[in-house]
Amino acid sequence: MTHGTAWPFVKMHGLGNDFVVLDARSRALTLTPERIRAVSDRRTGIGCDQLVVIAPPNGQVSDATMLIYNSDGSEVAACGNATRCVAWLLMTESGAESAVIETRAGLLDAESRGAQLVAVDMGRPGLDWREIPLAQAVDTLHLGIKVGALTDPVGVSMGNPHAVFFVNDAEAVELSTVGPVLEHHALFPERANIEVAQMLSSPDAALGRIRMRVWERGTGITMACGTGACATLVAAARRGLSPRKAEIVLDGGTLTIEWLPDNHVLMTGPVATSFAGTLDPTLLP
Ligand SMILES: N[C@H](CCC[C@H](N)C(=O)O)C(=O)O
Repeated sequence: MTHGTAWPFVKMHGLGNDFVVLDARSRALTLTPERIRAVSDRRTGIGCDQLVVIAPPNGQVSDATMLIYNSDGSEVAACGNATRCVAWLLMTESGAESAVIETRAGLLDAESRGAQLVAVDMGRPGLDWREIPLAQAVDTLHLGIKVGALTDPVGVSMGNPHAVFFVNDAEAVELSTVGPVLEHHALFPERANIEVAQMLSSPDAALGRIRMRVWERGTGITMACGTGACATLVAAARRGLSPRKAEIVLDGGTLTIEWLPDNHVLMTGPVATSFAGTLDPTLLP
């Protein structure tokens, strides 16, 4: 087996949702689902929720392209926490206060908001059943499915599919039991990220506050989910439960999400670097 030079990586996280970040802007990278799972494995690999690849920009409109892979090996179009981390790496490199990142879900604009705090315009939410996507034409404000005690979620796409369930006590939900069942529900032809949300503020509050836990598609329970926080705010505002700006309280900390008048969703939150290293070539040749 040819042994190329080992791949350097940076381990980062956004509120505990963690990533192995590879820079493939000047070196070709061949990923397979098996290799992604090997790197992501917390027992035998580096361990992460998602593997994130920085690739060359496509044309002149972005600073870089970001590719995102869940720990099960599936490629996905959006990851809010990783977008903040990659934006922070690019801004640190360039010295700029902003960065434009191309993703499968489109171009995302990021701005520094101070020390290791980044704001990302996550674009417009997808509210039509075809955008989520769903297997049939249903009202996305009331998806009409029920698993265990969870019922009647809101469907939202942030470039990836989300089903947001409102509950009285988010801590009481057996997410590891109902999460995988809902992730693979027949209504979600591309599976779905599953959020349980508990309102901590009243509908007329100037700033909403929502406790949210998440079962992520292709990954399982994570400490935080940026696109899930965006989907939760949009769902709560559509249901009349929250103003269009709220603090989303996740296991790993708080994200501030605002659904702007131009229909874009702005996510603001921290980034952190854990460590850097090189991958064992048996994980990724
Ligand atoms: N599991 C997600 C991708 C990662 C999203 C999450 N880590 C975030 O911060 O948005 C999906 O399959 O769509």
